[in-house]
Amino acid sequence: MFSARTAFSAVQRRAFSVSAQQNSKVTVLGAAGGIGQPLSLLLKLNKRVTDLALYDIRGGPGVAADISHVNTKSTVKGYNPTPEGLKAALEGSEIVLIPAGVPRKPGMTRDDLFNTNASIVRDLAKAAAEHAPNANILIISNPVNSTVPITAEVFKSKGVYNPKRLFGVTTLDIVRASRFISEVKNTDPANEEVTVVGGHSGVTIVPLLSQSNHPDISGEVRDALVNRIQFGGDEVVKAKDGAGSATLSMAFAGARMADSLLRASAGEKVVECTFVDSPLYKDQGIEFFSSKVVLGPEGVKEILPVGKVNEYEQGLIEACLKDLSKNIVKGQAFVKENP
Ligand SMILES: NC(=O)C1=CN([C@@H]2O[C@H](COP(=O)(O)OP(=O)(O)OC[C@H]3O[C@@H](n4cnc5c(N)ncnc54)[C@H](O)[C@@H]3O)[C@@H](O)[C@H]2O)C=CC1
Ligand SMILES: O=C([O-])CC(=O)C(=O)O
Repeated sequence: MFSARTAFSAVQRRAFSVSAQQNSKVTVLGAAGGIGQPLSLLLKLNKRVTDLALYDIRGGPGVAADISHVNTKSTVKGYNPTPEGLKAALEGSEIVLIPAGVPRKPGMTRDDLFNTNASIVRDLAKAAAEHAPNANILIISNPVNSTVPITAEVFKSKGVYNPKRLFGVTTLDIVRASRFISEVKNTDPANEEVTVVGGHSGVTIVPLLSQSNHPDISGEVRDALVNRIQFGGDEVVKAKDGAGSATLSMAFAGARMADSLLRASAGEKVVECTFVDSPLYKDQGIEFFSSKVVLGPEGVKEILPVGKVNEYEQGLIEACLKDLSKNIVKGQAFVKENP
């Protein structure tokens, strides 16, 4: 029987080395940044990607020239930071990854990035809605809890919103949870899967350890592990000491999410946790939520329920929903006030 666990370990086994015949243009907006560069490199190694389009407000053509020398079959093109360049980067794209925007410095929350990143994402979403309305749009720029609703509002305003094709990339939370639980249990992370639901910041990140291979984790060990998964991003921000946030692990996570969508588009059944327009908590006014999602050629094929949780996790979900609701409404209001 198919399970998320099978899908996750399959992703790790295949590690972007599939020999499928698939023609897919993939675009990275923000390609010259800390995430954009290693993400673009990993996409160059993915045999399902045939055309890689790299766009940034500075440095896109340089990064593209560099990566284009890697001897894999795909073509790589860098685009100038002009409306024409952005249009050409987007046209015909199957997947658009957006890591454009500023990262955190120590002492900042992801929400502190809103003032700068909201308009960057809004403007790139406008271009994507015009030139790649049918692409899968993968939002990496923070705060994801708000930038995804921003993108949805922009697509709605252009009359091209398809909720099945918009994804907030929360894969790094899944990657971290698998790694951190393996450190606690001294196991191989390739065999560890932890479902992480909710959103992508602090208490909105809700790991469901009761659904992992180690439902017995409890007490202080559980509290410390949950806290580390929720605040893993802060660990990196602190260690980088003013030079930004996670870039390399994020590139790995973003490349995995793109690969999952490409495999799904070729007919494989793949499950990833991702932040999508979701019915799960709509009755409480929460329009977007990350949970396990079955991916397909149409993008979102099926949103799986959160499943059985214990009392402790129910408390985490309640705390998550409170913050998440504010973050979502803030993003939606931004587009209404600043179209
Ligand atoms: N979803 C997630 O799990 C994660 C999200 N992030 C977020 O990703 C974003 C990027 O982080 P980094 O790559 O470290 O930052 P960075 O500053 O190194 O790179 C950002 C890039 O975006 C470009 N850019 C800015 N405005 C643009 C525009 N209008 N069009 C095209 N490109 C534009 C910049 O020129 C720069 O090259 C941040 O908002 C960060 O918080 C970071 C880690 C994990
Ligand atoms: O912590 C940050 O600001 C970047 C991020 O989203 C993460 O690493 O999860």
